[in-house]
Amino acid sequence: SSSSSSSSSQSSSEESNIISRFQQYLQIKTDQPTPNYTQSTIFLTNQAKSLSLQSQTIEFVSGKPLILIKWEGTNPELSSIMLYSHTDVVPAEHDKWVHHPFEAHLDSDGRIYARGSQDMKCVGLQYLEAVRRLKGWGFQPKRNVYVLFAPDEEIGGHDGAEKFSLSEVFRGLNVGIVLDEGLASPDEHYRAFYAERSPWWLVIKAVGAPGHGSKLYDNSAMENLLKSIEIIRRYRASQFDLIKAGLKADGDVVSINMAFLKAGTPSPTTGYVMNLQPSEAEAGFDIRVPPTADTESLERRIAEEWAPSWRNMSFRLGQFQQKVSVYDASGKPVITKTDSSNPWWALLENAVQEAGGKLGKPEIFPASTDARYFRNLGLPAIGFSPMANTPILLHDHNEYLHKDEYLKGIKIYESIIKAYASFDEHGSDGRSKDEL
Ligand SMILES: CSCC[C@H](NC=O)C(=O)O
Ligand SMILES: [Zn+2]
Ligand SMILES: [Zn+2]
Repeated sequence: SSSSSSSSSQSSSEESNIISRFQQYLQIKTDQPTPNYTQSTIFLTNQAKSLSLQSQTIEFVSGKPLILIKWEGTNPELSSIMLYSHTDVVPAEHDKWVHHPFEAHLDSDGRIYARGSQDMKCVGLQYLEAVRRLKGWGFQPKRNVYVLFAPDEEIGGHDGAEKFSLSEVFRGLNVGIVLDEGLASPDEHYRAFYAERSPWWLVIKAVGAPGHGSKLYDNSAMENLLKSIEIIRRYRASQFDLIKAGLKADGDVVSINMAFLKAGTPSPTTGYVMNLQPSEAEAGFDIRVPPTADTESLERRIAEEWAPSWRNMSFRLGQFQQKVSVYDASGKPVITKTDSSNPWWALLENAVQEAGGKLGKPEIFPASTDARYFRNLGLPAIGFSPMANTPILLHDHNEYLHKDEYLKGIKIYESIIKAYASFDEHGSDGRSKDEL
């Protein structure tokens, strides 16, 4: 591995305690659709106790707990820091993994295999480990620091981050900046995200005259649907080519991938009737739209090229059937500034650098995170998961994180939390806003 060994300031027994706490968290089966939140809540509450920090369990929907841990600042009138992570993970197909996804096996190379090792139990515990070390050194935050663990991100976050972001409790925290998840980076640069794409779910449906399986004729439902699929695939290729040519990043193009195909006349004996051309055919697509995209022209493209009524097609389009999107009330994309108007961005960049990390150019997150609920309130939110030199394996088989990357990430968070919690725009930390 290209990871360096951890510094001598950390004893090897301390290191193995840190890794074993990470493994314990990974071993809790919080996979959707039936996450064991009882166990994760007990675990996290105990972590808070071991840090001598107050924790609070909040349920907007019974059985869907958020755990809010508070590290009190010396100047609590300043806005607070919110260190966010979600406790649930996506399901895993156990038999397709080299190690069981909830065993958190540490292999001889130092890789920790587990569902959630990248997305995003790593980040949640790295926050706590960073707090543990800062506390151990006697560091005192000026700002209140909140570490929040929320349920159900993987299914939309409606009963977790969304309700929390709209709650009185949240308002009372006077949050100034939210950190949420990012992505692993195969090279040495960490990645940071200032916005995210909007999920659109598109279902297109074709109808056409049914007929004998042997007959060649125009306008069957299958033919109509396939024409659309060909056109959609050409568009997909044109977007993908921009990435392949290095002209655009993942989050800057419109992605479109087929999620399902549905057609045919079922038969109890052969599965489907083979000599009948069906009268209906449907396909579903996951589309992700960058905040800067011209959404009207995309909608026109769908209506005129992908599902034109003259080809006997219709479509249904839902922005992931959710109220909160990546647009504000006036339709403008909600993004976090990366210029000098947002001191938190520069603070993060400097802090990563000071801890010996390299940060790539700010990016648009290609999928969705709960950060959108906080951005929607006008708050800055940065997507960041300190995993460099690591293949992107979230939602994949054999998701893993190397233990040295995990340990390095803790140091990165120590640096960030220290900088964030000390930041006082009125300059009492010695820095003026201009310097940032
Ligand atoms: C929009 S709710 C679903 C959120 C999910 N987030 C991570 O994978 C995603 O599909 O992007
Ligand atoms: Zn995630
Ligand atoms: Zn995920």
